[in-house]
Parts: sequence; structure tokens; C-alpha cells
Amino acid sequence: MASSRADLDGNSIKPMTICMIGAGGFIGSHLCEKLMAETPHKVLAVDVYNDKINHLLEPSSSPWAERIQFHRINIKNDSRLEGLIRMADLTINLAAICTPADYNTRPLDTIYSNFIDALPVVKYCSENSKRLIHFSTCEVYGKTVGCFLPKDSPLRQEPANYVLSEDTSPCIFGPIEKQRWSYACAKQLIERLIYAEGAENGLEFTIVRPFNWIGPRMDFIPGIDGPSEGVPRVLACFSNNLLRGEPLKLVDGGESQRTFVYIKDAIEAVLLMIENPARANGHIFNVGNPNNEVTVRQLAEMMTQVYTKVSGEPALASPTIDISSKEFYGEGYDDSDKRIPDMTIINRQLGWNPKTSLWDLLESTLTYQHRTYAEAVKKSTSVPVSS
Ligand SMILES: NC(=O)c1ccc[n+]([C@@H]2O[C@H](COP(=O)([O-])OP(=O)(O)OC[C@H]3O[C@@H](n4cnc5c(N)ncnc54)[C@H](O)[C@@H]3O)[C@@H](O)[C@H]2O)c1
Ligand SMILES: O=C(O)[C@H]1O[C@H](OP(=O)(O)OP(=O)(O)OC[C@H]2O[C@@H](n3ccc(=O)[nH]c3=O)[C@H](O)[C@@H]2O)[C@H](O)[C@@H](O)[C@@H]1O
Repeated sequence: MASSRADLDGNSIKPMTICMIGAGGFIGSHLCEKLMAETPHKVLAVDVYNDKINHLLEPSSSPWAERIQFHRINIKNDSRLEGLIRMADLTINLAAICTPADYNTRPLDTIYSNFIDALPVVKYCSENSKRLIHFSTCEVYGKTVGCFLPKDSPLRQEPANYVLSEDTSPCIFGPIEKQRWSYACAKQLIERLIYAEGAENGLEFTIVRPFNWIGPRMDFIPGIDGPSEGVPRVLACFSNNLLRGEPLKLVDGGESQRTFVYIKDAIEAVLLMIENPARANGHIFNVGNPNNEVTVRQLAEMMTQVYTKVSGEPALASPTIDISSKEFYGEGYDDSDKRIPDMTIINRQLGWNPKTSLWDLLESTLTYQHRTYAEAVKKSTSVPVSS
């Protein structure tokens, strides 16, 4: 299939074997789908779960059955990992604890997962001269310079005080007791280690900083395909509230701002990195959609409108409710105020731009959420009739 694919410089792309760690997660499942449907590459899919990629693994008669293999491996303690990295041309590391509710409540697991567990992956790639694409996060930027200025300061409008640029923006985290930053700090240190492996030992690497990628299969719906008490990321939290007909909870007033990018747009950028090593190696890339900025309150309002449209169910009279971060996340939570990605580097190196508006991506995502979960939620909430 498609073996005559050409890279951005017109050279034909040779089929490669990719060791994808964390392939069973949200991003991994979309990347596996894209690689199976549109490329000739092989995937050694490593994860502890495979529910989100089962549709690609079965039946064995599927057109790509020979090109994807699942390896149920916990990378914390499995000696098979090095062998898989050696068999592959490229390793992509997606494995991580990456839900904010965990950062302040399970800081040790968060730091181990995002730094310690990633170390052997970097080491095996470096020692075996294998290329690495590592998933970091936009959270490494932390807070913006602008948020420390007075609310009415005109300097807040200066892009230099809020646009996040890979090669010039500082990384600004809160104090240690704000354990929210355990994740960002661990991600930053692994970025620095990878960068140093590149500088001192010639590791061929690319670092990806996703800015709130969202879409189908993100996280879980509590009590349906995840723990009842679990707190997923905002898309799944708000989807859960909408499916249950409950008000959407706005943490600390929902004033923080985010830019959301559709997972399918973002995956196009990752495919360009995979297939254009000469343009991607040695770079850190922001991948986001600067045109889709909203406050969390605006996101809640838009999701309520979209869900009414796709489900046919009326919106609540009071669709949102305020909640303090302490009550929602517990002690040690803190927040990024604003996240606008500078797109200069990814534009220059890979010519990539996101396409999908926030309304359109929410429409397709909430259509998926409604189709996938509405019945199960209804069943789980219906009171059994006593006989
Ligand atoms: N989704 C986003 O917008 C976003 C934003 C910023 C950064 N990221 C980064 O991208 C990566 C993937 O994110 P995602 O949204 O797909 O998360 P996800 O939680 O859906 O996927 C992560 C996968 O890694 C697996 N995993 C974790 N620890 C493992 C271990 N020890 N051994 C084997 N597998 C393990 C999990 O089972 C899971 O399937 C993460 O590194 C995350 O920090 C994602
Ligand atoms: O996606 C990203 O780019 C990165 O940011 C996320 O962090 P954050 O955006 O803060 O996490 P969300 O759970 O998506 O929350 C977004 C905002 O919504 C708020 N929120 C969340 C859930 C909710 O029910 N209500 C609510 O107001 C949060 O307080 C936060 O301000 C996660 O850290 C990672 O997945 C990732 O590294």
C-alpha cells in the first residue's frame, strides 16, 4: 500500500518499523489508525492496555494484520523493551501519567512515570543509534510571563508576554508545594536529558509538545469505562456531565484559557515528523491550534450548545456550576493561565497547519461520545424496579 509515498523533499519514503510505547492510549490509538490506513509502516504496539486499538488488532484478516503487533508490556520492569527498540527503525514514546487530577494526588507515580520510566527508552535509543520521537507537553511552559503583570497592564497584550515559543519562552512553574507542577517538571527534565543525549552522543530525536489535543477515545467516562471516582481531562469531565444531565463544573470560575486542536489534525503533524526525519530531527515542536482559544467557561458553554444539537436533549436551565480547585482536585493544584502555541518552527520545518475549528471538532467528538456512551449511562443511572 502507498509504497510510492514521497517526503516533503520529494524523496520516496521507505517502509519502516515503529516501536510505539503507549500505543493503546488516546493519541497512540489515532496514530496507529493513521499508520495502518495510509502508510506501509509496521507498528510494534507496546502498552499495558489495548482496548482502544482492539479494532486494529482484530480480525486477523484485516488488510493490515501483518503490520501491527501488540506487546502487553509495562515499561517499568520488562526486559523485552530493549529488544523491541532494537528491532525498530524509530521509537515513539507516548507512555505517561498525564491527567492533572493525578499530579497533586499521586506526585511520586507522576514523576516516576514521566521521568524515571522514560530513561531506559532514551538510553536504549541512544546506545543502539535509533531515532526517538518523545511526547512532552505544553505544560513545560507553565505559566505565562503576562499573568504576573497587573490585570490592566497594556504589556499583557504584547505577544512576547503570552505566546509560547520553543526557543525563547521561559518555563515558569509554581512552588514545590504546588504539586501540580510535578508532571511539567518531570517532562522538562526528560526533555533536557534527550536534548543532552543529542548534543553529547548524537541521539537523533524529536520532541513533541502537544497543546490540548482532543477528540474521540480521550480518557474515559467515570463509572462506564473507568473508575466512578476517577477525574479525567476536561473533555471527558464535561462529556460525562452532559451525558448524565448534570451541570458542568467550572474550576475556580473557569477563567483559564486553552487552545484546543482536533486529534486528527495533530496526527497529521506527527506523521510529517515520522516521514521527514531530516526536517524533524533535533527539533522541539509545539503542536496546537492558536485559532481555537477559549476560556474553560466558554468551552463549557460551547459543549452544552453542541451537545444539545447532536443529542436532541435540551440544555439545563443552569448548565454550569462553580467549584474551587481545592474541592475538585485537592491540595496542591495550580493552573496554567493561557496557552497559545507559536507555530513558526513547525510551519517552517514541516509546513503544517491545523484545519478544524473548535465548533466542528466538538461536533464530531460529542457525536462520538453520545453514540458510544449515552445508552450505557442511561442504564447505569436507571433505578431497578423492585419486584
Ligand atoms: N492528549 C494531549 O493533549 C496531550 C497533551 C500534552 C501531552 N501529551 C502527552 O502525550 C502522551 C500521550 O498522551 P495521551 O493523551 O494519549 O494519554 P493516554 O493516557 O491516553 O495514553 C498513554 C498510554 O501510555 C500507557 N502507559 C502508561 N504507562 C505505561 C507503562 N509503564 N508501560 C506501558 N504503557 C504505559 C497507558 O496505558 C496509556 O495507554 C503522554 O506522554 C502525554 O503526556 C498529551
Ligand atoms: O492537554 C495538554 O496539552 C496538557 O494539559 C493538560 O492539562 P490541562 O489543560 O490543565 O488539563 P484539563 O483536564 O484538560 O483541564 C483544562 C482546564 O479545565 C479545567 N477543568 C477541568 C475539568 C472540569 O471538570 N472542570 C474544569 O474547569 C481545569 O482546571 C483546567 O483549567 C494535561 O496536563 C495533559 O494532558 C497535557 O499535558
